[in-house]
Parts: sequence; C-alpha cells; structure tokens
Amino acid sequence: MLSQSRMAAGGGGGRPPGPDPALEPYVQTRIFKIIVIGDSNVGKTCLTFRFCGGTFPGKTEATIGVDFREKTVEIEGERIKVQVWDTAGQERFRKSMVEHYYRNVHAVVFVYDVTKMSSFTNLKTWIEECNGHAVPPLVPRVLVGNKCDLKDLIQVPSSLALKFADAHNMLLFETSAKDPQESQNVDAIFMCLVCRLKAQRSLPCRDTEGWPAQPQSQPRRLDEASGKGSCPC
Ligand SMILES: Nc1nc2c(ncn2[C@@H]2O[C@H](COP(=O)(O)OP(=O)(O)OP(=O)(O)O)[C@@H](O)[C@H]2O)c(=O)[nH]1
Ligand SMILES: [Mg+2]
Repeated sequence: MLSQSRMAAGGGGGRPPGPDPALEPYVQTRIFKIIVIGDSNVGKTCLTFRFCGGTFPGKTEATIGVDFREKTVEIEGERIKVQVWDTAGQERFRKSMVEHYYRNVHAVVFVYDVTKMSSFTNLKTWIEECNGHAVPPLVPRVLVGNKCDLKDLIQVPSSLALKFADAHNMLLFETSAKDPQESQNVDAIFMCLVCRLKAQRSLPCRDTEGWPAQPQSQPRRLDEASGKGSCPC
C-alpha cells in the first residue's frame, strides 16, 4: 500500500477515518513513525520512494518541508503501518519543520551519499540536531550510505562508515535507491527497524501525536562481518 502527502510549514493532515466497528471487528494497527534525515541530494526521497512504492523516481526535486509516505507491512500476522517522513535536507526548506520531524519519532534513518564525503562528515551535525530534540537515546537509529551503484565515484570507504556506525551504536546499510537489485537491501533498512520496534511489546497503538513507551532494547549490529545490516525476521 502506498500513499503520500506533504506537510508544509506548520500544517498537519487530518486523521484518516477508522474502520467501521459495525462492519468488522476492530483491529488496531500500530503506526511507526520513521524519519529520514541527511544532507540535500543524498537520495532520501529516492530511498523512501523505493521502499514505499517499489520504484526509483525518474526525477526528483528538493523536498520542501516533508513528504509523507506510508507502507503497510505484515510481520508475524500483525499489520503495521510504517509512516515514513521524507524530510528536507536544505536548511531553508526545513527550518520551520524541525520540531515536527522529531516529535514522537519511533526511529531515525541517517543518510549520506557514498560519492560525497561532505555528506558523511556532516552526519555529526545531523546527529547533534537529533540529540538536541530530546529524541530518547534508545530510539533506534540506522546509518545508510546511498548511491552505491556509482562504484567508480565512491569517496566514503565502507571501513570508515562502519567505524562511525559502531561509534554511534548504529547499524550500517550501504545501498542504492537506483539499482533494482538493491531493492531488498533498501527494504531491509525499514523492515529491520520495524522488527525492532515490534519487539517493543509496550509500544501501544498510537496516532502521530502522543509519544508512547520507550523502546527497551539496545540497537545491535546484525551482520558484523559484511558491515551490512539485514533484517532479523
Ligand atoms: N546514481 C544514483 N543516484 C541517486 C540515487 N538516489 C538518488 N539519486 C539521485 O540523487 C539526486 C537527489 O535525490 P533525492 O532523493 O531527491 O535527494 P534528497 O536527499 O531527497 O534531497 P532533498 O530533498 O533536497 O533533501 C537525484 O538526482 C536522484 O536521481 C542512487 O541510489 N543512485
Ligand atoms: Mg528529498
């Protein structure tokens, strides 16, 4: 299921209608809010498009404010709605939105471009911003190096990225939103987070407001040898 909407500065979407209890037994669907953060042009929009829509968009423009994409996944018989917040990387398009990004977030995806060293070195600024918005330390975070299809242009060695990920207690995924053969790896980024969040039994159903209980488990590296994460499911 793919849906998309945009919130510009200050706005919010209406609540979607719930199921009609007269027609079917009410089954609550948990919603996990996952934000995607990083420099402009690293491929956040393309990655979220790949996960939610299964394709690589032919043409993208700089994200303004935030674009929402959703995908409903089923894990161990439970339907879970993954609400992906594709944030703007350009300061001028994000400054009035930053509070909204971090409010009640369940998981954070930090993205850099493997062909652009500055997008990697800027990660520390993004992490500082995240920490500065009172995101609980146990909210899972992952690191994503995108554009791995551009093999001849790689500037950020995997070993460096892995060291950084380790230092910040994050899993590292190196992938490409563009290469269809990498699509499973893109899915793995989000599914890994969903699996981890699902394991938080105390995480109740919620809408996009009201932050519930904190995740209880520490992030852990799933695949030390390759440096690439994989879904534990
Ligand atoms: N080769 C290659 N190009 C990519 C990949 N992902 C994204 N791009 C290209 O990188 C450019 C920027 O992609 P976006 O997804 O719009 O970047 P963004 O991070 O959302 O940028 P902002 O919205 O400004 O923050 C576009 O020209 C994409 O086609 C990838 O995996 N490989
Ligand atoms: Mg974008």
